[in-house]
Amino acid sequence: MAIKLGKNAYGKNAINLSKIIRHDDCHEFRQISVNVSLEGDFETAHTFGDNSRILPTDTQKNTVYALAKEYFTGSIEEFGIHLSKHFFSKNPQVSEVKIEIAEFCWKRMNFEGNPHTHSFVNGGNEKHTTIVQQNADGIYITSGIKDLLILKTTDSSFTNYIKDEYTTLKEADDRIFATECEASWEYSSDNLNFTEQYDQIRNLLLKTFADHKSLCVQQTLFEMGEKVLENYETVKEISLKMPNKHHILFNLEQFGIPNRNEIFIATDEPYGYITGTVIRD
Ligand SMILES: O=c1[nH]c(=O)c2[nH]c(=O)[nH]c2[nH]1
Repeated sequence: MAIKLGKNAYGKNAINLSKIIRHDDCHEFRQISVNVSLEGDFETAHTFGDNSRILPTDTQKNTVYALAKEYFTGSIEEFGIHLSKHFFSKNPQVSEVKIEIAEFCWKRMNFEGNPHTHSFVNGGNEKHTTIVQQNADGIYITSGIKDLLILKTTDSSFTNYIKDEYTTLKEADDRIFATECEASWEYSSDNLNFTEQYDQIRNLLLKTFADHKSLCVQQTLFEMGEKVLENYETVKEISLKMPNKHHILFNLEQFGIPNRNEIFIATDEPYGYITGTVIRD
């Protein structure tokens, strides 16, 4: 039986990079984590230990820091495209480059309406993400959000589901809806105002979540995706992951205290996990 190498890739993960952009009157601060991954003609490295086609992952890491000085000035998508083109054009042995970037959320401090020139506060776990993939067919950009913790206190219900001998869940016509949303959408072009697109799509996702009269997480997930596709021709498809961060009504009746949908116990695990991709027909 012949044995051979299957699909493979190599690169450097978690290249943590921070940058101060120094203007005369204020500073900007950016923090990103970059993964570089290369696919290509690396069979002999695996089968013979022949490293003659290997661009070391250490060099990949150094390249990210070196190019950040001049080319990480705008969106993570533009920086990702620049990195991808660099590795692709300089390495004929590489058939596909994948650059993944996650940007942390630093917000400028603001005192009585005055933005501080050089101090920032962490805006929570939320991250703006992008994946830039380049091969002989072209360059593909998929951007998104992860670790976006969102919650609404009403306009969410869950009723009329299957009931069998193991059902204990009570129907809820007014429940808390909380999720740590992850969304990623594929752009149809590599030449867009990515910062503007991201800000607008993020806002539309939040507004749809907030305004939707939810009959289940599945319905809200679809509505959020549908709204993005309806409003942004630049988006080919969108995938969402929406874990259900349960807040369960606490039984105060056992103490003779009425619970009018006010006191809950937040549970981490187990959690419902709802995922879906919304596409154009
Ligand atoms: O929105 C929901 N979808 C489900 O599929 C589900 N299952 C469950 O127990 N609670 C919920 N909520």
